[in-house]
Amino acid sequence: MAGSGFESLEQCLEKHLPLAELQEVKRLLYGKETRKLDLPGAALEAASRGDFELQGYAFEAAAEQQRRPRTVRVGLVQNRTPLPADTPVVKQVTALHRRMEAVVEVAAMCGVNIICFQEAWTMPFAFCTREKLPWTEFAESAEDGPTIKFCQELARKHGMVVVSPVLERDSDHGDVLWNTAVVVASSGAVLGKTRKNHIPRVGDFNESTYYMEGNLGHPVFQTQFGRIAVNICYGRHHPLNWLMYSINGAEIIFNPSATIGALSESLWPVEARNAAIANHCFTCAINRVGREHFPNEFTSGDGKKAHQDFGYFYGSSYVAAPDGSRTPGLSRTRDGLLVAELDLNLCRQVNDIWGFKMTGRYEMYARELAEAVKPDYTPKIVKE
Ligand SMILES: NC(=O)NCCC(=O)O
Repeated sequence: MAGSGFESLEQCLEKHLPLAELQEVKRLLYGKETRKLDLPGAALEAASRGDFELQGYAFEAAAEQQRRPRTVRVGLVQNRTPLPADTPVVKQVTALHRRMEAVVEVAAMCGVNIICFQEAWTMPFAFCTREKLPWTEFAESAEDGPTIKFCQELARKHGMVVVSPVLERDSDHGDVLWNTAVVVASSGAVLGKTRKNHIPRVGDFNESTYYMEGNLGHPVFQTQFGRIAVNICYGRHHPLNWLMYSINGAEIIFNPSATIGALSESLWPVEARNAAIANHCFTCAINRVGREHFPNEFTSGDGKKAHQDFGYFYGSSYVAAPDGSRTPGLSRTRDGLLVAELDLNLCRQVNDIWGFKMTGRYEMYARELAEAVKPDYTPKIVKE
């Protein structure tokens, strides 16, 4: 069932399993239990009035003698596009700004320090169409475009770091487009930007028609609340992409995404969670929700009949911790805000237990990879 008829795995388990079995199934599926956060009543009411789900969980770390807990609250936002895709561009962007304003207000009530929106959050995910206008009109400057200015206001108002994934137009370099995430510091200053390194060429994800593979490497941003990085959507299928953010010191890696049930839903719970385990860090997987219809039919050279929508974006945003535990996912059908309290001390604590950074043979891989990418390389296969 790849559509909207199924609310969430968690709801299904809770409905059908007796309590004792439920606890055991949750232990096996999610690892060490995350504590439910006691969120303010006013925030829950505002979320209900605004018709979005609000959930909160805390990951705990052991007490240390020499470091205080390094507690940070992150907010993950998943949403539908509120207006049809054929509404004028500025109206769509404005409606999304208003929607996020309301969600961020609730995040602030819940003490969120760092918030991240979904991939290309100011627009419908129109890359499936391969049409240029009007979709390229959603692109804007990552330094002073209307959305960045909007995020700067949010950051200043709430003292919150805002991670804003947008379609970037880079007017300093020939008006080229990029799939970018801008990190706005809690002061309101633009701390920097990072670009999507891996571009899908699968099914209707015809994104290579619009922008190139990112050229900024794997930057990590030192915020007031911890070191963060952003691995945009399809980058989550590439373990080395996660690894490089971790090597540069990321403690939290956000994965703002746009992906559909028929393609990736069974991979979704595995990939970001595995990255958290393998890299001793927290990962935050965010997916959009719902079905988006486009004015003209399109095909993607895969034998499917011409169609006007992508399929179903299944939401299910979640946070995973370095010890392999994870929060339940947000709903598959509703807009939502997931608040997670992280103690960043857990990253080093798990590193000390499992020691993947210590046992990783990076020098050997670097040497072998450097050989493998040479045009005259022959795979090392031992034959009889
Ligand atoms: N937005 C995007 O890169 N989607 C590709 C499909 C996927 O990675 O699941």
